[in-house]
Amino acid sequence: MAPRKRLCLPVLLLPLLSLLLPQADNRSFIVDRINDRFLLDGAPFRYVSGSLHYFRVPRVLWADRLFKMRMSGLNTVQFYVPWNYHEPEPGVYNFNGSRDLFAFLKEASLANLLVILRPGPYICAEWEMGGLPAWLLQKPEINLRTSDPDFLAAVDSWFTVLLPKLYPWLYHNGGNIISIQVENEYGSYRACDVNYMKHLAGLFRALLGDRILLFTTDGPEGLRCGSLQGLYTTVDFGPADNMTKIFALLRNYEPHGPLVNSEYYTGWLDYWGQNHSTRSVLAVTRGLENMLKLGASVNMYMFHGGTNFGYWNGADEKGRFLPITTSYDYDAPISEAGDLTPKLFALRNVISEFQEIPLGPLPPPSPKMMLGPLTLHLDGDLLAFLDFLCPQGPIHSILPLSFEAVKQDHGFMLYRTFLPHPIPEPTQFWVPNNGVHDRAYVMVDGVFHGVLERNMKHQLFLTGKGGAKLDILLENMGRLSFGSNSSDFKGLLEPPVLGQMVLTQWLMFPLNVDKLVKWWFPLHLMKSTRPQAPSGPTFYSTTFPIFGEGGDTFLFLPGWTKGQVWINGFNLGRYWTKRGPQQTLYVPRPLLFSRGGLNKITLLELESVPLQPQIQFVDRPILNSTSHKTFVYSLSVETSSAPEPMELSGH
Ligand SMILES: CCCC/N=C1\SC[C@@H]2[C@H](O)[C@H](O)[C@@H](O)CN12
Repeated sequence: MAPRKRLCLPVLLLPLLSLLLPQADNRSFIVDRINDRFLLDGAPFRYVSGSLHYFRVPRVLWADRLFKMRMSGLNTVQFYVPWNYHEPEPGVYNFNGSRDLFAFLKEASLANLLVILRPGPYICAEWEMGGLPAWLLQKPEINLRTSDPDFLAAVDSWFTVLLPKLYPWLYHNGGNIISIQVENEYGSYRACDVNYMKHLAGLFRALLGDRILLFTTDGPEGLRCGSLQGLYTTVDFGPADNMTKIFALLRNYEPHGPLVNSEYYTGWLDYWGQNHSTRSVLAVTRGLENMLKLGASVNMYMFHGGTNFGYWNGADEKGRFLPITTSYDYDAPISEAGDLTPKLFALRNVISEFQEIPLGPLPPPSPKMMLGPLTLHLDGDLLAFLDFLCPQGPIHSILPLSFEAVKQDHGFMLYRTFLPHPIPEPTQFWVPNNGVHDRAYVMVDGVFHGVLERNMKHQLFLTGKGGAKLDILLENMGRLSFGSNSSDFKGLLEPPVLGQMVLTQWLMFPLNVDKLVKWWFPLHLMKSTRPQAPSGPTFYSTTFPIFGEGGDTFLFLPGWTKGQVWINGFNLGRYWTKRGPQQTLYVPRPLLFSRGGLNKITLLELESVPLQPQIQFVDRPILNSTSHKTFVYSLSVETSSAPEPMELSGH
């Protein structure tokens, strides 16, 4: 038998040492229903929290944003976990790079922020399909956000992966997560399926244990269906709402325990084609002060909004389909570019009346860069790159297939058929049942004939020779994230009609535009000899050096119409200059090569380009300009301060 090891002294001291350190078993975050408050490690605690979505901020900027939140006086950060961001295909998981949720939890901990986590499965958030993965719709009859067995099977599979990974991060286990939300404003959803909510609550308890505080959040009108016995009920409302009335309503569900507003709106979201939303500093600060006076715990939604990069924006349905803009600035206390706003300083002053805030200087705005104008060269029309965009070739079907049917989640798909006979006279072309989801760019033998748009533009008049190629580039503008009573399928959902003829025999080309653009290989060397399309879906690009350190900047596309932008292969998001109100796209400095490094910008313009295909980088955002105004900056390059924009009519 091996000789017994003599225990050296330090090991004998461990029990004593363990009394000195905050141990998992001494850590607790609970509801004190006697004194209507939270207790953190047994001491009264009120959270003053802010929402920041890691999925809307490049990872390299997380620490900066979280530090600014802490210095603003917040003690907690609240964020969602978008299921579709982490499970791109069934059973395939991605927690890497800017999707490394656990690195974000670590950054929050380093910033001395506690965490309120909202993993859904549905999160709304103006995010594509409210965070639900589009591949769920490959079962077209699936009944989302209900106890539909197909939906629950996918939810169980996802949460069985995610929730155990969160277990060590729970506050009482030594982590920083103090509470976890179940679903999201379920009371606002048509289903009101209590078995679904009970299933989720049971799953969360089974995988997270019985100590973590689980809660629900609903607007005042949603509390009945959104709340559930055993889950702490919270509410959301903004500065214009009647706090007294809403908190009184909340007391019907939580007679005791702290009052909680889980989403106090500091601003609001923007839709393409609608006016930019703002909320006044006075109203927002007054509302916060009134809640803090009541002893309520509050989360400000958003404290930093960030950006809907790529194709990640969601959409609402308010009479018509309304896609969310690329900017999620939200008129939040920390701007999209990470700068502190007057609203932040005002809120910080309010918070300082109720609890200690960190002392020390607040960071100045980040350096901003102006550059340009830069002239882009024509790489070629999109059709010229079809073989590269869809190397696997088309899918053939008598009737057009949806994006979901061909497993294309985002972006673009080309639908092709051939004119069955000559169309010498302009002939009506349309898609029944508003079946364009969401925008269709129509070409005949490569010549652009115009656009059809969901709810907005229902017909074109076409001519063409018999056998001519009829190409329809279909753009998915982001799936409904709120207000949808049915699944938001994308693509040509009905066969188009030309005159009296229903068009059949379709070729579907799912397009991987991002893969093509990411090739550093100059696109213009790949274009075919085909005649260049004077308008319609067309690639433009250029390269440009940045001398010196560079800075954050805002891409301004005066005269361009609508499209997608990539910088150094990163999908910056959608632009829609013609519709507004967003006229610039935020370009974080870390995306750019400075000190003489060569950068590449690529545009896929979907409709028409200005006479001079130029773009500029300006030093401030333009988020509130509708299409009838065009701001023209003097053509200065990297000046220290931008001249006042001249407002020109026209365009
Ligand atoms: C009247 C509002 C109903 C929709 N709820 C909204 S719009 C902005 C915010 C975010 O979407 C958030 O994700 C929702 O929980 C609440 N909310």
